Amino acid sequence: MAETVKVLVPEEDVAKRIKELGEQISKDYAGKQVHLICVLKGGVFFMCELAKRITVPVSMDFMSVSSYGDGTKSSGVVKIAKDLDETLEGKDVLIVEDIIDSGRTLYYLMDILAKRKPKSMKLCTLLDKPERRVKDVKVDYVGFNIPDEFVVGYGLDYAQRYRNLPFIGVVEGVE
Ligand SMILES: O=P(O)(O)OC[C@H]1O[C@H](OP(=O)(O)OP(=O)(O)O)[C@H](O)[C@@H]1O
Ligand code: HPA
Ligand SMILES: [Mg+2]
Repeated sequence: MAETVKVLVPEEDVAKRIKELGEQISKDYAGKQVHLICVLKGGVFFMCELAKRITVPVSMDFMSVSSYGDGTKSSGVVKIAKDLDETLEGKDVLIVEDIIDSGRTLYYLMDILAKRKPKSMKLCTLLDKPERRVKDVKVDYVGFNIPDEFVVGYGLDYAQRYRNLPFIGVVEGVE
């Protein structure tokens, strides 16, 4: 069977939900500056769209953590491939992720970042797959809860492809 992508969350629904999240975050951080941390590579599309919908002052930094390699299963080994440029001390940090799946990546990452003494630290994810959780992670903002399927698009890849799809999809026809 040829590899195809079935739409799970259409582009319009993603855009609408990101706008709502931006409004909620703007209310919750009223009078503050929010320091967005993008978890590369997957978080980059969501972070750009979310940042445009936040009306309080925003600063941004980027880091890259990898545990999936090119497959569909987490190796359980989380590596920092690129660290943040700036310190977190005294900042109101909001980590922006594409997906929380097993929870391993964020469990590990939040533990490291908490040691850098942010004033506050919250987590915002576009997608959450609660059924797959292995490590307990507190998620403050969720775009969509999704079923246990391997998804692509809006930053999410399968073997590094499909990140650029403007919707969330499920790849069919792969083993
Ligand atoms: O909850 P988990 O099971 O840990 O999975 C979630 C993480 O896995 C993916 O990243 P990946 O390591 O594939 O790197 P990428 O963002 O560069 O694709 C995704 O972007 C999350 O960061
Ligand atoms: O469902 C997924 N798709 C792509 N990358 C991922 N990383 C964790 N879960 C997923
Ligand atoms: Mg990935």
